Amino acid sequence: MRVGVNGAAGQMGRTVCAAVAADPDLELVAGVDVNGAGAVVEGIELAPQLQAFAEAECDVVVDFTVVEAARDTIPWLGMHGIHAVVGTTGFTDSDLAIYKTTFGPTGPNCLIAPNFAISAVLMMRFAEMAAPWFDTAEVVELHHMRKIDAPSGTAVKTIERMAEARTDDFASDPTEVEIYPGARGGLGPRNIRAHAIRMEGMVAHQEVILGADGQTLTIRQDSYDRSSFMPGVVLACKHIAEHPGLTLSLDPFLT
Ligand SMILES: NC(=O)C1=CN([C@@H]2O[C@H](COP(=O)(O)OP(=O)(O)OC[C@H]3O[C@@H](n4cnc5c(N)ncnc54)[C@H](OP(=O)(O)O)[C@@H]3O)[C@@H](O)[C@H]2O)C=CC1
Ligand SMILES: O=C(O)C1=N[C@H](C(=O)O)C[C@H](O)C1
Repeated sequence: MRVGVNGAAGQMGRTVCAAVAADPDLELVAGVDVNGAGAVVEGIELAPQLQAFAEAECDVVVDFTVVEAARDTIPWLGMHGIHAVVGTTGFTDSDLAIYKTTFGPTGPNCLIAPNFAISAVLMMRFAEMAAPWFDTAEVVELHHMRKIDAPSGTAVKTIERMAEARTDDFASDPTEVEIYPGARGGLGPRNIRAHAIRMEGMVAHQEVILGADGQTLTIRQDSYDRSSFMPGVVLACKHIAEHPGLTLSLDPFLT
């Protein structure tokens, strides 16, 4: 597979370039970054425009940028017959509805996964399994200081999956009072609250805490290094052609 990377000068983009370059079955052929043009990453001179992906005849482009940029990139890739593997977070339901029509059964294909780490994929599965069995649930996500979106894409996806696994809401107390506004976190579906912590020294971490009478369950996942996401990204690049249309998590790639 001929692979291009969008956001190639970023923290994730550089790590992806190195992982692709190191894999004998993948070939890094293009890198694009809005302000990084001219920089050389893994022997590739970065370009400022998406057109570089078409010129390099990419089979797949990996996108780790910002959601405003990815909103332009994803349809562009679809129109140019290039598979998309997207790690960027922050998409709305209406974005995803549009991509469902862009990426149909005849290809190219698109994967948008909020987290490529196997520990996070399993954490989401376990949280979904546990959700019907407890009375209360909250999600705490902890990230590095440069993270823009809150709560994280992983937290949003986890909460959506937990909410879908239940037939009723988790318990809540309508009489509670916030002394500091926001102290109780953001309110997601089925009364699941999300708490976003931004902390020097951290990379990407999440706890799902569930409670019932006399017991709690804590499911915790930690990415200590961006290398944790690379096996998932490489796997997705190799197998994206086998997953028609739009896929919204790495789960189907792991079976
Ligand atoms: N799915 C997953 O497993 C993971 C997802 N993420 C997500 O990936 C995204 C990127 O994270 P991270 O690498 O830490 O962020 P960075 O800010 O380090 O990297 C983003 C890069 O994209 C560049 N960029 C911005 N706009 C454009 C554009 N229009 N075209 C091309 N490049 C552009 C930025 O340039 P400049 O800085 O000059 O603006 C920057 O170099 C975030 O949404 C994050 O949530 C992160 C880790 C794992
Ligand atoms: O910005 C990050 O760093 C991360 N973003 C993703 C998210 O929003 O969930 C995945 C991981 O948490 C790292």
